[in-house]
Amino acid sequence: MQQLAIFGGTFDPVHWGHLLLAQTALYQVPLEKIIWVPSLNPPHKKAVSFEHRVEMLKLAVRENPAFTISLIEVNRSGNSYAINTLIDLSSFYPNTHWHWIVGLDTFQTLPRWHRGHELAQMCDWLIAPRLLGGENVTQSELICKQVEQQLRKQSHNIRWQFLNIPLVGVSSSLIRQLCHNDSVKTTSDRLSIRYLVPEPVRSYITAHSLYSDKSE
Ligand SMILES: Nc1ncnc2c1ncn2[C@@H]1O[C@H](COP(=O)(O)OP(=O)(O)OP(=O)(O)O)[C@@H](O)[C@H]1O
Ligand SMILES: O=C(O)c1ccc[n+]([C@@H]2O[C@H](COP(=O)([O-])O)[C@@H](O)[C@H]2O)c1
Repeated sequence: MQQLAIFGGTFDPVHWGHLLLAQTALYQVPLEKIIWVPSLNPPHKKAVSFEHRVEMLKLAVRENPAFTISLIEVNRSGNSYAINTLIDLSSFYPNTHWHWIVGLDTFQTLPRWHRGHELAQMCDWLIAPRLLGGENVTQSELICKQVEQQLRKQSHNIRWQFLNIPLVGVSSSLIRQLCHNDSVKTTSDRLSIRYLVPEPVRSYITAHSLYSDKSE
């Protein structure tokens, strides 16, 4: 049975934190492939167009043969729910043991996802530490155990593990904020995000004036 992971996200834009997380999961589990799934209509976020986010994702993952992008969410209308993504991908990849990659902030919300209790036991959860409010690794594990207990109350078992990965403070919101600041200073090149995103992604953001008041 092949071992595959889904890495879902808004990726607005993709950054080095995402890439480090995916690469760590690939080697630690180990996995054969990571399927990056950009959310078409994230139920809880506003984002730049799906096309821009996909183009940036393509630029970011193109050099890694174990990374692939799935546009599976384009086939559904309405909110993009994770459970539908897993069900749909399962028909493309039969005979697969599924994993789902998430940051701690996202994992914490799992019990509130659409049919989250069902989804929780359909795959193994690979969790990256992420600072939510200054807690340490032990407290992070406690947060995961609380999620596990919430699900168990309704007789749902969940398999999860923490990825051994350094804390990375980069977020898409930080990138968007820095780009906005650059545009206010009328800097045409988005230099403040250099080394926070892959260089081709930075060039793409500059070329399309994304995340500024003048964005397309
Ligand atoms: N630096 C990071 N460390 C650990 N997990 C991360 C990191 N950045 C993103 N993730 C995880 O990657 C997944 C996709 O994240 P997403 O595309 O929403 O990026 P984000 O940086 O969290 O965006 P935003 O700042 O807009 O909320 C989520 O599960 C999120 O928790
Ligand atoms: O299905 C849901 O109800 C749901 C609610 C919130 C987040 N998610 C999933 O969480 C992942 C990260 O989402 P985001 O939008 O925070 O980048 C992505 O795979 C989403 O499908 C899923």
